[in-house]
Amino acid sequence: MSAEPRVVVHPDKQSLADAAAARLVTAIIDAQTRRPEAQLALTGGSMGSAIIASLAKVPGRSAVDWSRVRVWWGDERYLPAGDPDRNDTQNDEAGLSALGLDPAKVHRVAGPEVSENAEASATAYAQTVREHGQKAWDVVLFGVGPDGHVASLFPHHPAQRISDAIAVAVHDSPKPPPDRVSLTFECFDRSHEVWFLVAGDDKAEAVAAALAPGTDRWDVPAAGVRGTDATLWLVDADAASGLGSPD
Ligand SMILES: O=C(O)[C@H](O)[C@@H](O)[C@H](O)[C@H](O)COP(=O)(O)O
Repeated sequence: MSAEPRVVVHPDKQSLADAAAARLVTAIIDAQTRRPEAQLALTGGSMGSAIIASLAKVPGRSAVDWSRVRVWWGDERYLPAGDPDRNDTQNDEAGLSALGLDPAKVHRVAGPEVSENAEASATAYAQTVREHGQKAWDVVLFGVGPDGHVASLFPHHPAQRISDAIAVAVHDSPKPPPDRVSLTFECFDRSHEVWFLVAGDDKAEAVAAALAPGTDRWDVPAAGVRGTDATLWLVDADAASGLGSPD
């Protein structure tokens, strides 16, 4: 069962990041009343870091037991640890490391200094998910590209079609760098809540396409992921400009 998408429009990118961060604090607190650990999958891109920077300012964040939050990445660039172009490096710089997480519960995708190739890195990450990911993500965060990609699942890219796998190596990514590791649609489908964080008029077409009835995820990957409990499109006014007015 998947939850119908719900759109929440915010005035601008900063209010989107701030409101989404407050919403995330509440979601984590709620998840921790249901399970020992909250399972959170982060995203790269500007919104992925913007929400983390805002998290550090949420007054209620101290109500979260951060030692019981397990953090993953929906995708990662296949680059050495600490590389400035890695999603986790950018998220760290945005404030992730200051939240009080247990480093042993922050699962970073292995880079070339550890795994011989992206395939081996994807296999290792999938194994870690099996060991510690429980059965479902409480919240998966996605940025959305102008082409409608999410994580490192791009339009018409064969990586979309990998099934029976939790993570996949992605090569020839249209968004640099070319080599990445991404969780799969099959893995993302095990999410209680899926949140798309989208700002900017350059995303308006992708947002409208992803929300249009009948859009195939092969063409617009963002159309292909829904949470079992909630599917939220948290957007700013510019990114929503391609949507009709709410009836
Ligand atoms: O590794 C990546 O590049 C990201 O995971 C990617 O999926 C990103 O979230 C989108 O490209 C949106 O990025 P922006 O929010 O910066 O537009």
